[in-house]
Amino acid sequence: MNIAFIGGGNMGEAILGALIQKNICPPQNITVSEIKAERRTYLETSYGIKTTASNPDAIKSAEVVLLAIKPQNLPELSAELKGKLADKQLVISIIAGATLSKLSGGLAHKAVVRVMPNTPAMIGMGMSVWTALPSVSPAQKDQAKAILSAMGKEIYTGKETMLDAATAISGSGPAYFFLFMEGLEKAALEMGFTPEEASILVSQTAAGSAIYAGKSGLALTQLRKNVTSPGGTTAEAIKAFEEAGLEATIIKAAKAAFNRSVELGKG
Ligand SMILES: NC(=O)C1=CN([C@@H]2O[C@H](COP(=O)(O)OP(=O)(O)OC[C@H]3O[C@@H](n4cnc5c(N)ncnc54)[C@H](O)[C@@H]3O)[C@@H](O)[C@H]2O)C=CC1
Ligand SMILES: O=C(O)[C@@H]1CCC=N1
Repeated sequence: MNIAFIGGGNMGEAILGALIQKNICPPQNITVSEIKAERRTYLETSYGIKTTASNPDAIKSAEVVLLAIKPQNLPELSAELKGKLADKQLVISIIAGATLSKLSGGLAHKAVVRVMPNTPAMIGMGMSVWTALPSVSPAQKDQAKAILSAMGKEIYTGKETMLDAATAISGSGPAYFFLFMEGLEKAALEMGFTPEEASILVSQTAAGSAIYAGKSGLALTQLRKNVTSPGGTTAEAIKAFEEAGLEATIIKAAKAAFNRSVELGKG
C-alpha cells in the first residue's frame, strides 16, 4: 500500500511508526508532506520514509491519503487539494471535529473515512473509533481497518455522532489519566520518594491496573472493592475522592470535551 501523510506531527509519526513496525507498509511506500523542514529531516532520518513540502506532490501516487493536520489548517488544505484526488484514492482523516460532510465537501471527494485515534498508538496500544461515507468500498474499509489495527484496537461505528463521544473518552482520555498520574507522582515526591522512584511507582501502578482490569474479567467496581479493606487505608483515600466529587467531575470533564468536539464540527 502507498500512503501519503499530510502533516507529520505527533499523530502522523505515531501512525507511520506503527505501519512500519507492523509491516503494513514499507518505509519507501510512505510519503509525508510537512511544512516544517526540521520535522521532515527528523522523519526521514528516523524512519527512512520520503518527505515533501508539497501536498499536491505527496498525494500523486498514493492509494491512501491520511490527513493529520490541526483542525484550523483544514480550510487551507481543502482549498489546495479540492478536485485533485482521484475517485479510487481513500482519504482517512484523524482531524478532531472534521465531519465527513465537511471533509467530503471541502475536498470534493467521496471516499472518506473519519477516525478518532489516540496517542498510545505510538506504542501500538492505541484506541481508534471510525466511520466512513457510504461510497467507501469494502476493500477500502479493509485498508482502513488494517491501518488502524496496526495502531492498536479499533471499533467501526455507522453513527458519526459517536465520533464526538469517542473524542471525549478515548481521544482526549490519555490526558485525563496523565493528569491523575501527575497528581499521584506529586504525592509520592512529598512522601519522600526520589523523582525516578516516584515515576516508576506511578507508571507501573497505572499500567498494572489498566492491564489487570482488561484481563481479570471482573467489573471495575469489584476490582476497586478488592483493594479496599474495610477500615483500611484505601477506604480513607476513596472517602476523600468522594467528598471532592471526583466521579461527577470526571463525567463533567468528558462532557465538556464532547461538547467541544460537537462545536468544532459546526465551525
Ligand atoms: N494529539 C492527540 O492526542 C490527538 C490528535 N488528534 C488529531 O490529530 C491531528 C494532528 O494532531 P497532532 O499530531 O497532535 O498535531 P501536530 O501539531 O503535532 O501535527 C500537525 C503537523 O501538521 C503540520 N502542518 C500544518 N499545516 C500543514 C499543511 N498545510 N500541510 C502539511 N503539513 C502541515 C504541522 O507542521 C505539524 O507538524 C489534529 O487534527 C488532532 O485533532 C486526534 C486524536 C488524538
Ligand atoms: O485535544 C484535541 O482537540 C485532540 C483531539 C483528541 C485529543 N486531542
